[in-house]
Amino acid sequence: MQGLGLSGVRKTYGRTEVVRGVDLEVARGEFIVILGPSGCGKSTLLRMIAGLEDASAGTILIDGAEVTHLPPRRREIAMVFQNYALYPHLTVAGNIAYPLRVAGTPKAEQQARVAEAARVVGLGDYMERKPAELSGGQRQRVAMARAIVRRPKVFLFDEPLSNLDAKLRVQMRAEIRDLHRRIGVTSVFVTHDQVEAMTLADRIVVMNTGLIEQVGTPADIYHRPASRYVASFVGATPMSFLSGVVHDDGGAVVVPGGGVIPLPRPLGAARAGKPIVAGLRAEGVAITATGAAPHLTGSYRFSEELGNHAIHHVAIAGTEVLAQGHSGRPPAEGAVGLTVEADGVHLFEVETGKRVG
Ligand SMILES: Nc1ncnc2c1ncn2[C@@H]1O[C@H](COP(=O)(O)OP(=O)(O)OP(=O)(O)O)[C@@H](O)[C@H]1O
Repeated sequence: MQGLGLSGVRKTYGRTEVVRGVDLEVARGEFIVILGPSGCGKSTLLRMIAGLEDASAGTILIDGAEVTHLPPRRREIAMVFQNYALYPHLTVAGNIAYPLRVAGTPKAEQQARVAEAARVVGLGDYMERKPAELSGGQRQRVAMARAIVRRPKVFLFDEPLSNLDAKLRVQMRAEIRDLHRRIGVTSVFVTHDQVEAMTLADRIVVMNTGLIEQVGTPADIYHRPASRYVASFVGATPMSFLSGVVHDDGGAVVVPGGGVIPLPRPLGAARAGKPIVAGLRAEGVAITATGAAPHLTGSYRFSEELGNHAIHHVAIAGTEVLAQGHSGRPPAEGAVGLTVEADGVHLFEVETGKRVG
């Protein structure tokens, strides 16, 4: 059952098209994260779903009903913003009740629904406090309770965690995920933070300059990125890209300096001798063990210590390649060999950046 449907949605400001034709089907109860860098149009898309911006073209459906031209209050959506937008003079209870008061919901029903929403987010003991007397995380929960109280068909989140410190962000991420599991409302969450996307989403929508670049589960996006753009956007450690040429037998990529990157499956004969880009994730690259023959050779630059492992930076023909290794055991200075796991190699077209194979 469809919870949200976008078809051919576009937004033009003057002569600039910032959303350039977006099609997306979201199942009822699904948690979708729209991921992309600043300026890619993700907030504009969210605001069009909310009805805060008019779509220049296309249609928007919520639970199967067209809402493209309805005002926000008739779309049965609730939005949680980055700055929470709480009323400072109202108590927690007053803030949560606000949308019901505006809608003219009877007093008794208001009280019951506010109590229920506050209970769901764990704010029952704070009902008489003002926003200034709450922590950042508690304010975020008030904003979520105020969204829940309306029993919306769709939740929209616009980078709601970006003002919180790192530890609280992790906690609120878990709370949002848990809340979604319990109330199961279709949710669209916008962020530029790939960790947020990977940990929250049922499916991630990666946006690039107003268009969807890929839609997939976090595992799809990580293990089968549709393009170099997507590959460079996800993963805590950036993917390394090496330009090379497909070996005559199609089974490897030869890179400048003579290194050879093994491939999981041979490429067709038509690719032999043609340029290609190989993408390597650090966990699939290791410093070559003493006595073994390396796939690549470069010069060691430095290591980043991450506690449970280290990331070694190695320069190969002017490109930086990252290799994962043991903590506290940096390689010796100078020339260093790298061993590449064929299964972890991604290939991309030079011109378009699209995935090969
Ligand atoms: N009212 C407006 N008038 C003109 N251009 C706008 C307007 N609102 C947004 N834009 C432009 O549209 C593009 C997309 O903006 P949008 O806010 O959707 O990006 P975003 O991906 O959400 O980025 P951020 O994470 O920085 O908010 C940007 O280039 C922005 O400058």
